[in-house]
Amino acid sequence: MSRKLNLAVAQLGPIHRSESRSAILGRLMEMMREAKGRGAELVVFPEAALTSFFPRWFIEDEAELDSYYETAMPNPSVQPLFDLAVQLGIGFHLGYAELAWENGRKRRFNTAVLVDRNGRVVGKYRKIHLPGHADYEADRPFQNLEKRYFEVGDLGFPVYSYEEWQVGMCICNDRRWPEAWRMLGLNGAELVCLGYNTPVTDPRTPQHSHLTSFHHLLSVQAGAYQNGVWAAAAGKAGVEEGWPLVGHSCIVAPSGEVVALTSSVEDEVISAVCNFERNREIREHIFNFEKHRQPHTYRKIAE
Ligand SMILES: CSCC[C@@H](NC(N)=O)C(=O)O
Repeated sequence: MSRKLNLAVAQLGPIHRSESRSAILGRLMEMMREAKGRGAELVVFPEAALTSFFPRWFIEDEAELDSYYETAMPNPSVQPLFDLAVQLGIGFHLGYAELAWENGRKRRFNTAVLVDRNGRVVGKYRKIHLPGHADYEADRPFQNLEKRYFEVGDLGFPVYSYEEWQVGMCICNDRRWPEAWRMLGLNGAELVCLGYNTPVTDPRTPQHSHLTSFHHLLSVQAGAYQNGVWAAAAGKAGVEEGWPLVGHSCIVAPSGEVVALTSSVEDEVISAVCNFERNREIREHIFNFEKHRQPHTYRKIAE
């Protein structure tokens, strides 16, 4: 039996603070058209794909901060992307900053949605591993205020049916954590979609700058292999507001092999035909969870 999905990843080049929402949407729509032109059935966009990566700035004005968030998905400014998806008959994954009113409380999350070919949101994930810090740190050349601007996601690591595929999501820093991948693997994911904004230099560990791309690929390849899943990783890349973000958006097979990789730090679409029979090569053998896991020895991981 052949179970194949034509999958695309749409890497974004930098988004500058002054870029209009309609210009950003136009870039996403152009890449969606290109993905469809390659025959893709699903296209994966990056984390926080609708704005510049604002956690690099300490923003004190609440109204200004709110302007980076979406209060509904879709909403009028993003609707053209949903309409195009329906017109083309292509699904997509989109990361954005979410502002939600829940029980009378304003809540902020770093969120991604999975949208089907009918333009329906069929899955939602709120980022769990938030990197950085909550307070302004004057000695940093740029801030990483995700712990200030977002709450820890409260949806766990759900897996959703996208047509016949079981799809899970994680976001950026999550990809470095084996626990995130294992939860998605245990929950039945066959494909993990993820977006990222990764500075080439972490001001606290500049000695690792030359390893940024290696650590990114190492994490995605290990996560895919150790859980026998396909992985689609879409980055925002290039020099954004003076600070370089890593590229190397990729599609990784359950064997851990990179089957598609971007070669620029600009808007770029890559694609691959993913055979979901390949998941079984891993999950029925080396990482057969039922047969080989020893959860009684893993208690500390969940403490
Ligand atoms: C270099 S500090 C870590 C930056 C983090 N970025 C995001 N967006 O989660 C990441 O893990 O890529």
